[in-house]
Amino acid sequence: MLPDLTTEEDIRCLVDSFYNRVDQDELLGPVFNGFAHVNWASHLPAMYDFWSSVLFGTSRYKGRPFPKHIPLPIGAAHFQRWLQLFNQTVDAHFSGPTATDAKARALSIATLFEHRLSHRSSLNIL
Ligand code: HEM
Repeated sequence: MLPDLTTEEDIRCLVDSFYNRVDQDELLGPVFNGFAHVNWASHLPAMYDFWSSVLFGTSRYKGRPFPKHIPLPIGAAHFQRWLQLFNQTVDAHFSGPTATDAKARALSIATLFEHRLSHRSSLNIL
């Protein structure tokens, strides 16, 4: 029986384990490391704040995540992989209402991002 996500330490565990998978993934790794040259030392703490705000309502995250994704070379396959890795990470460590909530929130945000990004090319002619 796995524990639910309840503490900030749990959030750090989730985020660290997830981006460890992303970093090594052959589809997503090159986007983060090659295209975006992500500074993991600052990206990971931003993601602790983001997930703490989403799941625990701490309001620590003050940014606007969507614009950072506009220049990225990503589409449906990337979002599918992102969600697969996220769900696998949650299920490997946690189980319970907040773990279920984390997967539901990830799905709805990913769906929204993917939908908004799909309009990038049609806006180019305007
Ligand atoms: C294929 C899917 C995705 C890719 C490749 C991707 C990639 C990235 C990259 C490269 C950054 C910029 C890091 C930086 O330079 O600071 C970023 C930031 C971020 N992403 Fe994603 N992302 C994806 C999906 C998502 C989803 C589904 C969520 C939310 C559930 C999300 C939440 C964020 C947040 C909160 C930031 C931080 C923005 C900030 O620094 O304020 N991303 N992402």
